[in-house]
Amino acid sequence: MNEKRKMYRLHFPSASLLIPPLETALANFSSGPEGGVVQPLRTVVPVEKYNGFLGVMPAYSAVDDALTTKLVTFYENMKDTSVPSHQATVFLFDPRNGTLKAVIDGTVITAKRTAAVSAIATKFLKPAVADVLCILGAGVQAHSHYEIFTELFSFKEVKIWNRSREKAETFAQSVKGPAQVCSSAQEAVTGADVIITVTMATTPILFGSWVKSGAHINAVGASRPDWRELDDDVMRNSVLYVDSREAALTESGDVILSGAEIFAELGEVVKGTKPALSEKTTVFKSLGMAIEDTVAAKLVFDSWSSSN
Ligand SMILES: NC(=O)C1=CN([C@@H]2O[C@H](COP(=O)(O)OP(=O)(O)OC[C@H]3O[C@@H](n4cnc5c(N)ncnc54)[C@H](O)[C@@H]3O)[C@@H](O)[C@H]2O)C=CC1
Ligand SMILES: O=C([O-])C1=[NH+]CCC1
Repeated sequence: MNEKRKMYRLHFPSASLLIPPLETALANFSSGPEGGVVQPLRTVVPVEKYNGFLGVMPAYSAVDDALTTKLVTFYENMKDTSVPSHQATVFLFDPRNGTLKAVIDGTVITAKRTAAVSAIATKFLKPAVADVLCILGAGVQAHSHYEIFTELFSFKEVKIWNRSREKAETFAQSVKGPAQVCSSAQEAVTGADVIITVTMATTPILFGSWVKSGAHINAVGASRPDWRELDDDVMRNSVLYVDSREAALTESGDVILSGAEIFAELGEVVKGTKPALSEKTTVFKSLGMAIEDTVAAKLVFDSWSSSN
């Protein structure tokens, strides 16, 4: 095991540890200035020549007294598959004087905190009976979502589809639990109670006509204003929850291009100021928030410092 993996196994053994601090952070974020979260919209620099993007994601949490910025790059259609499509680093500062305290690998943090936030949305929004989980995509986020979803919920069946079947089969062989590889996205989605879309698709891969009434969808990919994972049908005929209204209306092609109306931020549901309409078909559109990286980096740093 390499040093990085060892360090994460020790100080970040399970993404579910993140659930309580992330719920607090989501609620604080959705409380406006009194929540003590300062998080400007992320800056994204396109690197057109190489189909890449650099995201800059700063945040301060007064409750945690934690100040971070994450730098994340994400690249489409990479030819070199030895390099991950998403790479990130989190810088943790001492908020009292601005001193840099730690530079933390942000790739594992991004994978685990994103999956933990989807798990929070699912806890509130999944139908009362949720036996079948469907994952569209078989990359890094598919793995982190599989891990936490099978730890926290009791699905009887997990169906997986990927654009290349080979990758879906490698995924199914590598996870510690059942995963049924499907030949088409439609086959994977049919009958699913909870659906996770974690692809690099830029046009829809999930269509409303396939979705079981009352299902819950975590839409995690398509973080550019002209990228889609979900079609207009599913966007317009579901109750739409987002992590950040401001980000969704600026960055999410699924939200902007469908014209779907946002019902609530997830933090408002956590706080109890907006209802979780779990009997309806629901979509949680996740774009990823800097404050999620802040609480995850703090958790890793505090664990590491207390053991040194
Ligand atoms: N909401 C959030 O907080 C975050 C969202 N993401 C997004 O989640 C998605 C997955 O990220 P990773 O798992 O790290 O990426 P990855 O590169 O590890 O996996 C992407 C998967 O999508 C598939 N894929 C690629 N192009 C496709 C296409 N055109 N149509 C269908 N499938 C395609 C690949 O075969 C692969 O299985 C990305 O869109 C990423 O930007 C990533 C980090 C945080
Ligand atoms: O939150 C995040 O780190 C990202 N969201 C989309 C790409 C990376």
